[in-house]
Amino acid sequence: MSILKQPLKLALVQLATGADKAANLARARTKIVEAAKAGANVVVLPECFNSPYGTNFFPQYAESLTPPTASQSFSALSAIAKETSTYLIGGSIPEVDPTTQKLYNTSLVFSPAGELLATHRKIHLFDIDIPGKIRFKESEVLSPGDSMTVVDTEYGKIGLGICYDVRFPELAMTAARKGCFAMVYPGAFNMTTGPLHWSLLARARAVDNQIYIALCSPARDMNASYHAWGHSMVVDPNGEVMQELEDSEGVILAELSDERIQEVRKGIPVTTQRRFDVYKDVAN
Ligand SMILES: NC(=O)CCC(=O)C(=O)O
Repeated sequence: MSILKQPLKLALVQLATGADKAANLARARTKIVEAAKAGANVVVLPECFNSPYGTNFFPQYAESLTPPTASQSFSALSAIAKETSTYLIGGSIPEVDPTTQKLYNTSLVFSPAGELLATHRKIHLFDIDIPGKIRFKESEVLSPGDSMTVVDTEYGKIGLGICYDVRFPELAMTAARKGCFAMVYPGAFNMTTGPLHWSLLARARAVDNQIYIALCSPARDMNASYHAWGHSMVVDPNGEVMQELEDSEGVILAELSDERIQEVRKGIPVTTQRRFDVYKDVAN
């Protein structure tokens, strides 16, 4: 059964971000225009593209998505999507709920007409502690989202996660079972877990579900407090890396097609061989 209605060009923008929010937004626009000129239909930005990545920065950079104090980044992304006639998966931004004052790590998705299609609040917060390597506790300031996000487009359905969400196979599996042709994760792994797990997780989610997987990181900035791994990549439904960047700013494009999904699913038909009668807990 076809799940990708027509071929599409997916672009990932591995953005060099800094402390100046207006400059980050302007730089994002330049790169999205570049991607659109290269033929991109869907463009992805990195996690926390409008602010430095760090719990001390989130409260200061957080924006409300609720009128009348609608966010600067919301307006900018909507305008860029419209200007470039692209679906724009706007990485993520620190969001504040003005009613509860709770903070979230939130992705906004816009249509080519500039309309908001979806918001995804990071579900699994990045709380890790590897002695001598890295300690990071998003939960010190952020609250988790509590719903999964599937975006309906003219091409088909795209599932959305943010960074650490990629470690939870249930999310991608559920999205694939809802008919998504791809999972897209704006993300910012680091110099410890990046080399270990970034590519492995992307390829695993692809092979598990025989869908496309895209991970989009900020460029690495060794002057920042958090050193992003970079290596934005698109992986095909067979787990093969189609495009990958190194650590510097750049844009990659990959052509996605239903033919490739069907070819992989026909060759190794795990999508029809599942034994939910045996693992009933998962089926439920
Ligand atoms: N921003 C994040 O969620 C980072 C996740 C990460 O680095 C990991 O290893 O997982």
